[in-house]
Amino acid sequence: MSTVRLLVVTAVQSERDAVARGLDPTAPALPHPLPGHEMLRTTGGGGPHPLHADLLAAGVGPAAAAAATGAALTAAALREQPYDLVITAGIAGGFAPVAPLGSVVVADRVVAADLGAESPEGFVAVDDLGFGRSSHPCARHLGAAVARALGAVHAPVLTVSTVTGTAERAQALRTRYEGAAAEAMEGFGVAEAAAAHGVPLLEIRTVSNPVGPRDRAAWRIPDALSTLCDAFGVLRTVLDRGAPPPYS
Ligand SMILES: O=C(O)c1cccc(C(=O)CC[C@H]2O[C@@H](n3cnc4c(=O)[nH]cnc43)[C@H](O)[C@@H]2O)c1
Repeated sequence: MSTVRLLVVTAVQSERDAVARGLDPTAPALPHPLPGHEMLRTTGGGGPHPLHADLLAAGVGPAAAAAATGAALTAAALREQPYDLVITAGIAGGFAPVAPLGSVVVADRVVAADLGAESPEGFVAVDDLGFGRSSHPCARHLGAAVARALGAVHAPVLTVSTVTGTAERAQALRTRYEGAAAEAMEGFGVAEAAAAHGVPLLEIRTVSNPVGPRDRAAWRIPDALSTLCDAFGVLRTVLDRGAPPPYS
């Protein structure tokens, strides 16, 4: 029997608490120390692979997400109990018609959609400028299995530092990243930290609003949080019944 060590990074506490309820509705998630951050741990038996899940509300945006994820991964490495999987999770904007309100998206890759330079010819991604990278792949086999179990869209998820608020920008992103399903604000930051530690990555998002003209009345945040909770219940079953780590 091998323990599965999971790190789930959300932006805010309401997302983290939805994940905790989904992973184990019966056991309370308890504080687990991480300097500078508030992290909870939920441990569960039940299946063939006991689960230790650390749940981190890292703050909004890629920088906060990268800093907190890096801290958690380093602390685990120093304890000689590295994570088997990092999941960036939460609510997101969905690109119509790929990901309508209420849908679940499992990323096949995580793309930094506004990291680069503007030019008269258009946007130039940071890797095309000759620095670093602008996308990370997600764990392919596990991602496909989770998407199948969830009936989710399995497609790229964009990371942005500014929430899209116009039809023009939504269309520009659709054109630049064909097939993109959703945008959120943390995935690429989490992915950079996970890649630095060589830990496989998933991104799971539930759609709370359409990507497009800003319309606060159209957000369905409680529904998206409830869907996020259900999605982590399904994820738990996939991890319990599937092959043990290492994940690919
Ligand atoms: O003020 C607005 O117009 C607005 C519209 C949508 C979302 C926000 C947020 O502040 C939420 C940011 C938070 O939630 C994730 N999220 C949810 N929807 C989106 C989106 O359409 N684009 C980008 N991020 C979104 C994000 O990961 C943050 O954690 C404000």
